[in-house]
Amino acid sequence: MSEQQTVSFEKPVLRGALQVPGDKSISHRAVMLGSIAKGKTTISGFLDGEDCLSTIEMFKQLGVKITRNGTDVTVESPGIANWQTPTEALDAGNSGTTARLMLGILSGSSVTSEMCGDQYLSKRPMKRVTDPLEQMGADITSKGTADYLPLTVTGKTLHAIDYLMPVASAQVKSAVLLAGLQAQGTTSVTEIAVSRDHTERMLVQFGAKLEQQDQVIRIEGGQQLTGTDVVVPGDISSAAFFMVATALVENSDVSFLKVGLNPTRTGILDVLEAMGVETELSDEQGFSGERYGTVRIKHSKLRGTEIGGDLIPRLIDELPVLALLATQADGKTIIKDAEELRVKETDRIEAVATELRKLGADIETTPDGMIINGPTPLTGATLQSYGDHRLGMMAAVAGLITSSPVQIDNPSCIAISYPHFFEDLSELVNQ
Ligand SMILES: O=C(O)C1=C[C@@H](OP(=O)(O)O)[C@@H](O)[C@H](O)C1
Ligand SMILES: C=C(OP(=O)(O)O)C(=O)O
Repeated sequence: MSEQQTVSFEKPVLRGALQVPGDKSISHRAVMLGSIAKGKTTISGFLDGEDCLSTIEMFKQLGVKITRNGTDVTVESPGIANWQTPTEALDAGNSGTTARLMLGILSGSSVTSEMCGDQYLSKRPMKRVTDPLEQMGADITSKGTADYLPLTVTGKTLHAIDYLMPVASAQVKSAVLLAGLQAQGTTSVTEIAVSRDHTERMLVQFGAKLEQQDQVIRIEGGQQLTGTDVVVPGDISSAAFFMVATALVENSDVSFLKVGLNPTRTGILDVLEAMGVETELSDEQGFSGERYGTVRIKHSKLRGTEIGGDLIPRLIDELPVLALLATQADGKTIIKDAEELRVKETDRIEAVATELRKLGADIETTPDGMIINGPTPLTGATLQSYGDHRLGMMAAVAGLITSSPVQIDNPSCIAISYPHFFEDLSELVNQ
């Protein structure tokens, strides 16, 4: 792909049906739990995005046999107790999920390994996971600043802790639970707000026992996982870009097939409804402990809304594109309690506001969110991706409603979570 991408369609309309690629969070976890387990795990619908490929590469270096044929993956593992010490640093690339969950897993393993990441990941905080892991007895050292990659983990015998999470983060929760799986005693994690629960659901699929009560999750250490079959539903965070595009563009009507409907991830549907978007759910089914179904979205007249509180962890990655949607809504949209956006691939509060203002949006930043006044007509401009896939896709969706073309600088990062994004966009627009 070139280093600049133009988004320009003559009177676009989005119609038809789309099956978005596999869920990124579930794809990572399927490879991780399949590698911790002894035996064979098959994964279908795996996301072949760069982040999940980084996870696969790490486990290959640890001696796990992993074969991939497109979106079908087979993991054959000797079990975590028999992993081999890698000869080179494990590279998490751009993926925060890979880095943070792996720190938890490696802490209780029997190997020593260094972990690094790309220029963006190397600036993202790791102390939120190394703190509780060190309380469990983990040995994590750094040559530079303790809060950042690269870090070296020397596997140790861990002991259980009761951990009250200071942030609503599924990555922190999962790192502690996965370390707890290997620790002596029963580890508990208490959440301040419910974050995505794919780790908990998948641990049960792999044969682990977990207790859950209100916002407390308990896991007993020393449980053995057994390989299983995982079917990965479509990623609602990827579908979100085309859901918003459909809502924005006149006469559009798109059905999203087999999209994940785990209630800890469906905050976007609640917000679309609150903003006046026609949404319809059908064909709901369950597999591997996860729910999925068809979501139909139609272009609608939009009104501003407030997005905050417990809703934030249920749509954290959708906020950049929801901010774009809000520029076309009648009245004020307030996004609050979303300070976590500042520690993603880039500071998504500043980046979203800076880029949308280039198009003519009326948007103000706050320490924990944004205030957007709409509707404002948008004109074309050259937008930066900041190496952040979600910013790149937000820019592309904006290009559907601007009066002149949008150019995206450095669009290749979109392959981190959505490798065929532009093909799917062209297909939907040309139906
Ligand atoms: O656990 C996961 O798979 C993820 C958790 C979220 O991050 P935090 O745990 O930092 O909120 C989310 O932003 C990320 O895209 C994926
Ligand atoms: C924040 C994201 O992912 P990660 O933390 O895994 O890099 C994302 O996909 O938007």
